[in-house]
Amino acid sequence: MRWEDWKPFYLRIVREMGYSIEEDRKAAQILRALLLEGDEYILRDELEAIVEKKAYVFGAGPSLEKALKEFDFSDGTLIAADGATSALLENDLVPDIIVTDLDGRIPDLRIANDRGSFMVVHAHGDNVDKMTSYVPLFSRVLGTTQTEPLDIVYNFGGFTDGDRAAFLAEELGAREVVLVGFDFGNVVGRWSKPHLKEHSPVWESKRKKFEFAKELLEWLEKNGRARLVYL
Ligand SMILES: Nc1ncnc2c1ncn2[C@@H]1O[C@H](COP(=O)(O)OP(=O)(O)OP(=O)(O)O)[C@@H](O)[C@H]1O
Ligand SMILES: Nc1nc2c(c(=O)[nH]1)N=C(CO)CN2
Ligand SMILES: [Mg+2]
Repeated sequence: MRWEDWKPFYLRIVREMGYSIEEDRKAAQILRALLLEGDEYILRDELEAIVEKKAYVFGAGPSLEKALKEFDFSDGTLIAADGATSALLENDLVPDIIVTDLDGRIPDLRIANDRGSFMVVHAHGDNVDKMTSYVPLFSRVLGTTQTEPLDIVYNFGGFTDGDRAAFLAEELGAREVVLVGFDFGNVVGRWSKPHLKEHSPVWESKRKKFEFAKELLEWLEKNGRARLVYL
């Protein structure tokens, strides 16, 4: 997704969600500095090399558990949206890539990263403390932002971890993107937040996030080069 296409979505998102563009911009600069300090950052090419023609993107909806037990995912690249990582690990799958704003279960993100997952860490105005604590603990990290891209901090489009993962897959060459556990709706999957013990009724800010995520995925379906399939 080009910046000109993303910008109008982003301006609507900050207005509706009450975010600060300045705080989001500062967060991108902080992530850039953390990446340069740590020397574990990767560039787009390195991730592009592991994205196959088919990519599975795992969201944290309640249907994820059954899908993980029922289907075989060995013919494509596995991309987990944040909390979905925990469900994959429970089912003995290691994501090739994890797309996260660091509010999933950090110990699970670290286990997956130690087992080989590439990390795509998103900077925004509300996760600066988490970035500062956890980015130095990861290896193989690509940085993303929702404001203007910087040299080593990318913006491929998308808002929530799930739809951002689909935009990343498309941008890096996948031509079939299979969305697993993307239920949206009124129930948030239990993997979505570390404090959730059960699938839970959707709360207001999450409902708004789901609405934007759905709209962005519709945009990608119409304008992207990949076929989107909901499993
Ligand atoms: N019913 C659902 N419950 C949870 N996630 C869902 C659901 N349907 C689709 N998803 C997708 O799965 C992704 C899982 O990511 P996760 O909830 O861990 O983080 P997130 O996007 O950072 O959300 P938040 O900012 O609210 O933590 C979501 O971003 C969303 O795109
Ligand atoms: N400022 C800000 N930006 C975000 C946030 C958030 O909570 N605050 N959450 C996101 C993932 O859903 C993506 N972007
Ligand atoms: Mg998250």
